[in-house]
Amino acid sequence: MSVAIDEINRVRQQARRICSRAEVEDALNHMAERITARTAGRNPLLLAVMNGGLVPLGMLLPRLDFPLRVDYLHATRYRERTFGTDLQWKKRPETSLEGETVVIVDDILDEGYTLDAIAAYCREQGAREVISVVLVHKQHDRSNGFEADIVGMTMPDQYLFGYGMDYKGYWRNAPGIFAVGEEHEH
Ligand SMILES: O=P(O)(O)OC[C@H]1O[C@H](OP(=O)(O)OP(=O)(O)O)[C@H](O)[C@@H]1O
Ligand code: HPA
Repeated sequence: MSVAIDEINRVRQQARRICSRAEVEDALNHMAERITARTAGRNPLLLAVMNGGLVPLGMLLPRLDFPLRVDYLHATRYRERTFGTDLQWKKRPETSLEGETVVIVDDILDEGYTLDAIAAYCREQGAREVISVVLVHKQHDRSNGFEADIVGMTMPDQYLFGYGMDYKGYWRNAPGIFAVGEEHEH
């Protein structure tokens, strides 16, 4: 899908900032403390859920000062749209998950289907323990009931971008967490 760059600029200008960089950094500090408490000494394997999980995982890594390994997977439901459909697996992790303490890291838990399916896959592959970590958990009544083990922040039901979360593939790099204006939600 090609998106007009004017629209992308307009979305950024009209968006409302929900969280500053400092607030996100604070949430990341707390998340790192909880990941450390739960997995230090267990030689965990951290899995970034691409593309959105790239940013939170990258920001968490220097906060985790113990032996761990990193791999990634790509599973996607939104694919540059603002609503989710079927989950497509684009890349499975290369590392064997057998017997591993696996920590799945993503930017957002919205309706829950993505992380639910990834956690189930990790268990099927023989992971000893699966811990799910998200920067943002969005609150609404469309959830499938999946709960992440470690959540940075809860947010209202608006389409968000920044810190890994995208609007049509853009603004994963935004310096804070922003809600798009209603006119851009769909
Ligand atoms: O809880 P859910 O409703 O299932 O949605 C959450 C997922 O949606 C986004 O991924 P997306 O499909 O947009 O892929 P991307 O990370 O490549 O943008 C996000 O990064 C999560 O992985
Ligand atoms: N923003 C960006 N990506 C997403 C969202 C969102 O609000 N929900 C699910 N994937």
